Amino acid sequence: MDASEESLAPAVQSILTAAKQRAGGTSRCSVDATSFQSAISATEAAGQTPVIAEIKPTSPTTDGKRDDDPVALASAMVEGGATALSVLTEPEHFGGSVETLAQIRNVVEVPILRKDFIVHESQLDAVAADMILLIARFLDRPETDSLEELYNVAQNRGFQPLVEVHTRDELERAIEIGASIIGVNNRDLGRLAVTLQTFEQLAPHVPDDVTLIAESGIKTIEHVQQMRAAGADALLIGTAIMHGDVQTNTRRFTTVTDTDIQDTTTETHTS
Ligand SMILES: O=C(O)c1ccccc1NCC(=O)[C@H](O)[C@H](O)COP(=O)(O)O
Repeated sequence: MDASEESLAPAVQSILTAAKQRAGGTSRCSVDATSFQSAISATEAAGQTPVIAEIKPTSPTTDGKRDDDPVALASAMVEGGATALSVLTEPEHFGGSVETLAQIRNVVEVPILRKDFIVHESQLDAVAADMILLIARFLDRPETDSLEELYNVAQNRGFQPLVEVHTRDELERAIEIGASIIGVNNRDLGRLAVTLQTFEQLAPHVPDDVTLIAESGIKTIEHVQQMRAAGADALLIGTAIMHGDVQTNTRRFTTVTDTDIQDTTTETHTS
């Protein structure tokens, strides 16, 4: 463990340690990606709210595990109007797999984000995905690649990298390397606490030409309205969609309108 990892929650330390050791694929992977920005434009043109619905069988902050067929869940989310899907491929802490992502990508047409803790270029070879997550906090550390190099390599291979940030410093790093898709994670990976204020505080510092995503802690229609009012081009929603009927849950969020913001109060919770 390096000194900076001491500030991480034990579950996150364990995720990062596993990520550093995880092998990549056996042959070089490059992709012909479905455009995320075009998918957002199509959703907006249809008068709907762009939602990245997440297939998240379990997580360190979730009780139990959802075992139903992830391909069926993915299709139901698309039926519910999802603009894109986020598929957890981390096996040990989130119950995901790269095989599942490949199966889902074969049957749906929306862009697929590979949600994982990618810290080495070789891990890009594990599976083709339209988008990959690069978490600023986990890169430029001992035993991990540089954010800038990994971003450039991923782009050159055809992936659309989503650079995830949680602090102003991480945001500045993402802007410096020219990231065109940035996600602000409302979940602090140090304490695992969630507050939607994180997005509200960072969004004004994001250039207009960046596609901006609000991630984590979005559970209600009011939260969607709050994040849209603060500048989110799209919302990444996992837990609130995975609990119950995923098609109905997705539909509830994709049909939110930006008007009538009823509750802009912020809340802090761990979940
Ligand atoms: O969700 C967790 O418990 C978690 C724990 C440790 C590291 C990352 C974690 N989540 C990753 C995510 O970014 C979320 O899955 C995603 O943003 C969706 O969040 P939510 O809608 O709150 O499930």
